[in-house]
Amino acid sequence: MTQSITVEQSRELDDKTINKIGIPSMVLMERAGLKIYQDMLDNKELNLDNVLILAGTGNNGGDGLVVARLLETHGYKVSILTVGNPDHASEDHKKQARICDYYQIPKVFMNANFDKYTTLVDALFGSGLSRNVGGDFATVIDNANGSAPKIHAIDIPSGLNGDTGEVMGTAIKAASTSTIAYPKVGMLKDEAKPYTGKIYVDDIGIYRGNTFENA
Ligand SMILES: NC(=O)C1=CN([C@@H]2O[C@H](COP(=O)(O)OP(=O)(O)OC[C@H]3O[C@@H](n4cnc5c(N)ncnc54)[C@H](O)[C@@H]3O)[C@@H](O)[C@H]2O)[C@@H](O)CC1
Ligand SMILES: [K+]
Repeated sequence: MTQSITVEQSRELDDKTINKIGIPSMVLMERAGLKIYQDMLDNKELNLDNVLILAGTGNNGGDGLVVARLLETHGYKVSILTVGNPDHASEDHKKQARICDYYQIPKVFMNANFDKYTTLVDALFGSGLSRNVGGDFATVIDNANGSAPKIHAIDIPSGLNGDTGEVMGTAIKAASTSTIAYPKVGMLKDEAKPYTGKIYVDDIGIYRGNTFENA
């Protein structure tokens, strides 16, 4: 059976890796982005000719911005739609956004037509999702699900409850998901399958404790 962890365990392992062991969070984000990019290349069902990154303003969005930069520097066409207030973005997200600005990766806005892209990357929410999805986030998720391109999700399909597999208002229906360190328990439930699609599990150097209570 695949080992899975709760969202809280995932956040505890991230915290221990960064704050106790001392691996910088930007290093983990870089490793996450590189693995996710490689998963996307491996998934031959994804057409990477014209990719749109749907980025929230947290670290899940930061992972998405790393993927944007890697696509850009390897010659793929890529654009970014940031949802939420960039002034309130996490520190690592802001650093990644500055790097994307250096590379002049095009930005698009809420009126973007998703049908003109070949793949969407869902980097709206990961382990930070804490309430039902509404507003612009729900609009973007529903537009993404209703559009032609396949969706590759980062860590957890946005809007899916990582512990229960329930939909919190609305949720991304991904063709594939790159989950960080371990799948989250809710993602392995039968009802979550239409949302996660094929799951890639990415080892990025997060602490792998055997007994989580001692982690
Ligand atoms: N620093 C770390 O520990 C690492 C984090 N990683 C990535 O970072 C993710 C977690 O990042 P964050 O903790 O920044 O959280 P998220 O990026 O998942 O969420 C961002 C923020 O959205 C807000 N939010 C929650 N529910 C909402 C809702 N329904 N509507 C609107 N806003 C809502 C919350 O304030 C939350 O902090 C992981 O899933 C993973 O993708 C990876 O880069 C690996 C290392
Ligand atoms: K996501």
